[in-house]
Amino acid sequence: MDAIASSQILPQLKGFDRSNFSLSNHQSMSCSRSTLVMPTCKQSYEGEHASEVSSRKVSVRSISGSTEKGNSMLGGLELNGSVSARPLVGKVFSSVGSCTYTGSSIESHSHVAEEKIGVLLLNLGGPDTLQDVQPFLFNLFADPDIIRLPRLFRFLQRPLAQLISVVRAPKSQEGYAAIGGGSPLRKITDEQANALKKELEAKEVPVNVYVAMRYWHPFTEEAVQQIKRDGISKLVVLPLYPQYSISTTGSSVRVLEQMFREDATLSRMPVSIIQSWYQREGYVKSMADLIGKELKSFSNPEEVMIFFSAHGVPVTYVEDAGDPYRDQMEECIHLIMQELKSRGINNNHTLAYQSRVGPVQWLKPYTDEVLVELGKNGVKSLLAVPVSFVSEHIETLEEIDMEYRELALESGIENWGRVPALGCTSSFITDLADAVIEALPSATAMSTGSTSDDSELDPLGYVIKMFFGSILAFFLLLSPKIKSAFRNHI
Ligand SMILES: C=CC1=C(C)c2cc3[nH]c(cc4nc(cc5[nH]c(cc1n2)c(C)c5CCC(=O)O)C(CCC(=O)O)=C4C)c(C)c3C=C
Ligand SMILES: [Fe+2]
Repeated sequence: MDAIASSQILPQLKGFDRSNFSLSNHQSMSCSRSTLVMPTCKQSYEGEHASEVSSRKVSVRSISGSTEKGNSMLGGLELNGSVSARPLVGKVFSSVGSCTYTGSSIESHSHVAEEKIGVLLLNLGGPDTLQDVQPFLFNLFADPDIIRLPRLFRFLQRPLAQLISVVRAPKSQEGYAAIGGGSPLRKITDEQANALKKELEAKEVPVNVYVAMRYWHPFTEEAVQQIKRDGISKLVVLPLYPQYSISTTGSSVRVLEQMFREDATLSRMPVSIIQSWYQREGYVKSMADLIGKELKSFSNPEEVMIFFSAHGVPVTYVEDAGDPYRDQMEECIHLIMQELKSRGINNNHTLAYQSRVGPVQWLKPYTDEVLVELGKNGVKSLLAVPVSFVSEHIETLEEIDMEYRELALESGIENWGRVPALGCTSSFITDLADAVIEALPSATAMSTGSTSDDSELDPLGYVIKMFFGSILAFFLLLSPKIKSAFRNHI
C-alpha cells in the first residue's frame, strides 16, 4: 500500500473544528489532502515500531468548510448512564523535551512526568432490552447530526425525536426481538476493548481502554468522567467506524469536543483523534481474508458476486454538508478489491447502501433494489459483505441475514453467503493497536474556543422561530406519509 493511502489521522481537535460540520443547509465543505511526517515533536522512538512511527509518511485529510456563525446544536438527550470502568493500567513517561522509546516506557531526557494513556473507543450503542428500544431511538433522533433540521426549527428536535421514536419503536422492536431481544453491540465492543488492551500491552504500550456509546449505555459522558477519575493524561480517540460520517464519528466527536471544551482539566489533556482508518493495510487485509475464506464455501467461488452493503446516509449529507462518507466508502471498496486481485481473486463486485429511514433520499443504489436487479440479471451466487461497521448488529443479523437474504432468494439468487463482521479478528485488533501507537505522538490539547450562538439570546428571533416552527410542527406531526416513512424503510 502506498504511503498516501497508509493511514489517515487528523491529529487534534484544534485542527479539526467540529463547527465546520454545520447542520445548516447553506454551506460548503471541502476535503483536501496533504502529507506530513510523524512524529512532529522532538521525539525519537526506538523499538518494535520505531521505523513505522518515526519516519512514516501518513496521509492527512484536512476537512475545512465555511459555515454560518455560531453553529449551536442541541445535544442528544442521554438517559442515566453507567460505564464500563476499567482498572488503571497504563503508565509511561513523557515530557516536553526529547523522548526515547525503550520498550516498556517512554523515558524523557528532560523533566520526567508520569503519563497514563487512555484509548477511547467510540461506538453507536444499541438497546440492551426491548424496553430500551424507544428511549434508544429517542436519543438517536434527538441528535442534530442524525436529523439535521434547519436552524430555525432546531427547537423542534426533541419533540420530533419523541414522535419518531414512538412511531418507529414497534418496527425496531420486531428487529431486535428477532436477534434475541437486544443489541449485541455492547458485549462485542467490550470484547474488542479488552482485546485491544491486551494487544497494546503485548506491544508494551499499557493503556486503559474506555467505551463511549453515543445513544445507549455506556454513554460518552460517563466514559469521559471515568477517564477523569482515572487521571488519564493522554488520550487517543478511536471510532469503531472505518469510514468517517457526520452522522457517526462526527456526532460522537462533536459531543466529546463540547465536553472537553467546557472542562478545565480535559481542555488541557493531549488528545489525538483517529478520524477514519478504512485505508489501513491491516484493515484492508483483514477484510480480504474474511472475503477470501467465505468465497471458498461456495461450490464455484469465481462465479460469486461480491456484494458490499454499507449503511446509508441521506444524500444531502454528502452533497450539501460535505460528508466524505461516500468517497471513503468507494475508496475502501477499491482497496479491498485491489487486495483480493493481488491474491488472484477477480470476482465481480458491487456496492449498495442499506438501512434507510424517513422521507428523504439516501445514498444510492439501495441494497434491496440492487438485489432484485441482480436476481433478474441472472446472478446465481452472492456474497454479502457488511462494510461500514466492525461488529455484528441489528443490520447484519436481521436486515442482511433475514430480510435481504429472503429478498435475494425470491429474486432468483440461489446461493447466498455473508461475511462476518471483523469483531475480534486478531489481525484487525493488531492493526487497531498500531493505529493507536501511531496516533500517540500527535496528541495535543483541544481548543478552548467558545461556539455560543448569539441568535439564541435574541427574543425577537426566538418568537419568529416559535411561530414558524409551530406551523411546521403541526404539518409534520399530523402527516401520515411522514409517519409511515419512519415506521418502515421506504
Ligand atoms: C456507519 C454506520 C452508520 C451510519 C452512517 C448510520 C447513520 C444513520 N443511522 C440512522 C438511523 C438508525 N440507525 C440505527 C441503528 C444503527 N445504525 C448503525 C450504524 C450507522 N448508522 C448501527 C451499527 C446500528 C445498530 C445498533 C444496534 O443496536 O445493533 C437505527 C435503529 C435500528 C432501526 O430501527 O433500524 C436507526 C433508526 C440514521 C437516520 C442515520 C444517518 C443520518
Ligand atoms: Fe444507523
